[in-house]
Amino acid sequence: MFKYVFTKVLKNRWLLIGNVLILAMMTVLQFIMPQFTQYIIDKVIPKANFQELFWTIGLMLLAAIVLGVFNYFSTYYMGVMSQNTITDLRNELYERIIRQDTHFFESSKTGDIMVRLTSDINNLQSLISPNMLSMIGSMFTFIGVYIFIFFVNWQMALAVTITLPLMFVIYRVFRTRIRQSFLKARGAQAKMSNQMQNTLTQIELIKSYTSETQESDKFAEFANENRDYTVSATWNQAVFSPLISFINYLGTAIILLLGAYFVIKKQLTVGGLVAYISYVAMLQSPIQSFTRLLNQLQQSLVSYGRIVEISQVQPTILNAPNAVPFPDFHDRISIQKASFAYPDSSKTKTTVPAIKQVSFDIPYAQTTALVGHSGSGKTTLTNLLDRLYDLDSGDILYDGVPIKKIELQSLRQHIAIVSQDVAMIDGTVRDNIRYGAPQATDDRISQVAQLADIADFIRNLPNGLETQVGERGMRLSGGQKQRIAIARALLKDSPIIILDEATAALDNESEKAIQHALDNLLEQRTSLVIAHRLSTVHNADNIIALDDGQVVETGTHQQLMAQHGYYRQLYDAQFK
Ligand SMILES: Nc1ncnc2c1ncn2[C@@H]1O[C@H](COP(=O)(O)OP(=O)(O)OP(=O)(O)O)[C@@H](O)[C@H]1O
Repeated sequence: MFKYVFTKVLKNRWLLIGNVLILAMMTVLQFIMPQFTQYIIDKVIPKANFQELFWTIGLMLLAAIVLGVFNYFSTYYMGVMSQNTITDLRNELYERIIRQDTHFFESSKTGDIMVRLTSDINNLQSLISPNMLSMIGSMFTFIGVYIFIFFVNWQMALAVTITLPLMFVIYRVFRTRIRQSFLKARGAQAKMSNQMQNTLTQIELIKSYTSETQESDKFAEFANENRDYTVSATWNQAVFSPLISFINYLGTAIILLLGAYFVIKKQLTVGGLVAYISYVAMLQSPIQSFTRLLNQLQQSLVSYGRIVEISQVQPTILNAPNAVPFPDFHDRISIQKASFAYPDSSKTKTTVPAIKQVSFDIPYAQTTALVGHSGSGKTTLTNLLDRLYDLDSGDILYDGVPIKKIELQSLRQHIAIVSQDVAMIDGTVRDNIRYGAPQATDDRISQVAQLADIADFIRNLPNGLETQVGERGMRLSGGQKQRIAIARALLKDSPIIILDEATAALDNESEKAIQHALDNLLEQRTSLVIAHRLSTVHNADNIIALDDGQVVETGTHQQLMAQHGYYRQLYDAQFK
């Protein structure tokens, strides 16, 4: 079960072996400490030998220093090992997640993936933390001390044994309750922060629909839930501590009663009794540790399961074993009887095909336009061209090479997409423009910014290319974002361009301004342009009209207008 974690731990095996050795020595030293007390009381005090007293105390202090040094090494190096292991695990999990198929992200909740990467991994971390090692160490102490006190006085050891299960049960019951209450409180905290996040991102919606009270009530509900669970945990803690103290006093009382009897009967020395009490006290912390260990194991098993669950999801969109680089493109992209239905994440209903038996060509160095009603499958087709999804049937050929035979990275490097929702990364304007070409010089960036008609805008920004955009930076308008996306695509310099409503967010003036730049961009390239505004596809070499996932018409603007069919209807609906 923990094989995966332990293979990681074994990478640091020398640290681990060193730690275990140190731990064993610490256990022995801890075991010896009460012997000094016994020796002083029984041997040194009766003889009134001060020299021996100083020597014994000196030795005891020396042992304490050695114990402290061991403790330092064990805590520090175990901490190093635990951090190495966890960092490896975290990086590996991130790497696996980022390489998953698009469908994986559409069917998982962002929050859930985040929790697996953070809290779940942290839970595993406590399994290999310095605490855990010392917990295991105290198990050794427990067994050793227990055998020893039986050996010294079995009657007293038996009396101690009566209180141990009681203590174990109390620890187990209360710790479980406390943990569960805290877990539920944490769940409520997560809901609170979700609600807070929603409020911050949807504040305009909330204000315009005057739903402040409704949202405040929701927040208060989660806050109250958090309070109730935390209060419940506090109650359990308040009862737990006095109970444990009482059991301890009970144990000490029994030992004192029996011990005094044996001392009076001369079957035990006073030093022996004092040492005995110290040994019995040493049993208490392993019981605590043991219950903690059990809880920790439970939690770690749950987290481990959740981590393994995602790490076992295999992406299906991968390089074929005999994949070839993208061909030296000069002829056409050919879509042949392509059909595709989005996978249904709930797997309860059959999925409706978004693309049905679609066939058409996108010739080299020409502009092909894709038009159709909303939901007719235009974006889906572009996702298939970039292999974000694989076709259910049919094929897409790039100069005759089937899409699945082309190396994935090479395919995507040859296609630049400017999509409807422009994604901005958290960084500067420069970072955003050169996202696909990190080596690009500022000169080159200025060139593409000029072509995308965003150069003046950037020049007037307070820090020019250095201006922060994205979540923590300044807000850009839809049109500005799109022009940055166009600059980004220009810099990528791919032979194939897909423009998905690239000009939708631009006003007429800006649209005209960048039309020239777009024309430049498209001239030497093969392009597929999706546009709702039919004025932008007038000049396309060929227009494909899609309806309900099927090609219903193809031809130039003039030809399709003359047909008085689907395209004409779309056109008239816009311009009449
Ligand atoms: N990720 C998805 N999962 C499931 N179904 C989807 C997904 N994306 C789109 N669809 C569905 O597939 C169909 C085609 O959607 P698509 O986004 O390709 O249309 P579109 O023509 O680009 O629309 P628009 O012009 O409004 O952007 C729609 O019925 C839509 O509901």
